[in-house]
Amino acid sequence: MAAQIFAHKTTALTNPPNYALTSHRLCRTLHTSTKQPIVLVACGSFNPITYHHLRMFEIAKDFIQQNTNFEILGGYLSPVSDEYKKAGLVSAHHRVNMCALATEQESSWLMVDSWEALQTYQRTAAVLDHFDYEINTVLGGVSTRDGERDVQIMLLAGSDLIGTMSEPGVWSHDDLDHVLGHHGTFVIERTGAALDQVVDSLARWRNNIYPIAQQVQNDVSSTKVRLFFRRGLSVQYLLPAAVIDYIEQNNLYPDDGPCTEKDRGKESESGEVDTTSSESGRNVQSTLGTETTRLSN
Ligand SMILES: Nc1ncnc2c1ncn2[C@@H]1O[C@H](COP(=O)(O)OP(=O)(O)OP(=O)(O)O)[C@@H](O)[C@H]1O
Ligand SMILES: O=C(O)c1ccc[n+]([C@@H]2O[C@H](COP(=O)([O-])O)[C@@H](O)[C@H]2O)c1
Repeated sequence: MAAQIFAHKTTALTNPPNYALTSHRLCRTLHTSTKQPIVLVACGSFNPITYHHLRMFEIAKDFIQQNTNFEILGGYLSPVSDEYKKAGLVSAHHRVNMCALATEQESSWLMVDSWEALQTYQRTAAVLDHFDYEINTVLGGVSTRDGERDVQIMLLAGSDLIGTMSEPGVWSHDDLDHVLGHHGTFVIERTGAALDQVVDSLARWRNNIYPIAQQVQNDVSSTKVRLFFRRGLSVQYLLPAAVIDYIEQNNLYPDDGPCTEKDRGKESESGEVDTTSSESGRNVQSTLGTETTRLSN
């Protein structure tokens, strides 16, 4: 099937060939008619997906149920396109497969969407509009006892990602206005990116930004997981077993063998891991040798 192009909201959206939204776990009926229906979308590399990526949705779900008038109809992971060209990014096809294994085996309500992954780079504003189009225009929104209603598409992100919204030159002002003003976001606290600071600098959209403090601090990152694979260290319990098997079968993050001082310099240059000191850093004793490697986010 040829790529489809259709105009919508902020941008013209293009579907990859044979694309269809995964919706088998999307709730199509609103249980409480007084609540505002929402779908959560997490954008990122997922290189690879970790348990904490899944846990972000559970943290948000608890917060939403206890503090808001929203009703969650579904949650999606949207891996970024290969064109994002971040250091060490394995192919989108593999990152989508890993997210699918993780969501299918570990969750009863999360799904992965390949629209963003399997085409040219798409800004987050366009990704959220794509979900809006698929869920509200193609599927017709959600059924309520008073008829169909539109679903609000909301971004779920860590405070490091939302922090980049205040950095000059990273996001366009129009996109920020669209993502934060129109869609809205839940922000999960991440070690090293203080929630207060992140939200204060986006004060004009404060009403649509929901900061969520972590009750259990967890600073796992995909970078650390990749480094562990490359050093031949155990990654058990940091990510689902099925994802670990998939990575090993496809040799996605090859073991470099014992690491020398020279190699550690190269890792730092490639952006794969920051080996400099930081407040959030931790000393990890390598089981491959006697060296102590300092890891940070
Ligand atoms: N430990 C964590 N705490 C809070 N948010 C997190 C955490 N890990 C990932 N996230 C969030 O998950 C989303 C997707 O993250 P991403 O795939 O970039 O993972 P990452 O661990 O930051 O990756 P990398 O280490 O490759 O930069 C982002 O919004 C990010 O902020
Ligand atoms: O839309 C934008 O302008 C924009 C600017 C910066 C980052 N993003 C998105 O934020 C995500 C960052 O992922 P990562 O792995 O680099 O933390 C990824 O999905 C990017 O497409 C999006």
